[in-house]
Amino acid sequence: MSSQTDQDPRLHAIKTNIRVVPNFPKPGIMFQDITTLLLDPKAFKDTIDLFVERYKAKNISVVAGIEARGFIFGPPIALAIGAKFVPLRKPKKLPGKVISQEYTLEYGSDCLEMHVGAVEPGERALVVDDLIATGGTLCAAMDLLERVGAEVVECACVIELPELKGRERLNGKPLYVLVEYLEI
Ligand SMILES: O=P(O)(O)OC[C@H]1O[C@H](OP(=O)(O)OP(=O)(O)O)[C@H](O)[C@@H]1O
Ligand SMILES: Nc1ncnc2[nH]cnc12
Repeated sequence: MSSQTDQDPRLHAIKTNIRVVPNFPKPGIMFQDITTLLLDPKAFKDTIDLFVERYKAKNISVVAGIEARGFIFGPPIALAIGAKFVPLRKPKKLPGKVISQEYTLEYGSDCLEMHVGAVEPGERALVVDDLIATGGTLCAAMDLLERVGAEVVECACVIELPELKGRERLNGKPLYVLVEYLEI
């Protein structure tokens, strides 16, 4: 099962605390704003707890969080499961030697970078972000991790926009999401 909607009583409050902002940052985009979820400490904690419950016994050594909103959810998950946290950043933000991966977005194109040496070959990685839309960002993140020899165990997001079919771009890699948003 890849989504828990309708199964856990904590999910209703998580979903209702995510604000949908029409036409941001461009006309036609229904922007899923997780900053309102962060304003509710119980719903925010429940979000983290749901991921921790799923990953605590999966022998994950690295949580890779995607800039910017993966930096909100990734670190508390990493601390709770005893894994290190590795930031995957937008270009020219990391000071050390990096590897880079370009990708396309629902509203543009971008690039992710990771410090060389942050992840070792053979490590078991979890990729964390707030949302999957077209799946390009998660693909780029997985490519970075696999290029350095890590095994991506799963990708985890708070929100999925299923109509954009991002899941189909993940080449069969498991994706776990808490809530779906169907009207795009
Ligand atoms: O599945 P995709 O189509 O690749 O889109 C998903 C990505 O888009 C958003 O980030 P955004 O690129 O807006 O960057 P930001 O978090 O830095 O604002 C979101 O936080 C994901 O990272
Ligand atoms: N609709 C959306 N809301 C929030 N972040 C996004 N990233 C890509 N599409 C998005």
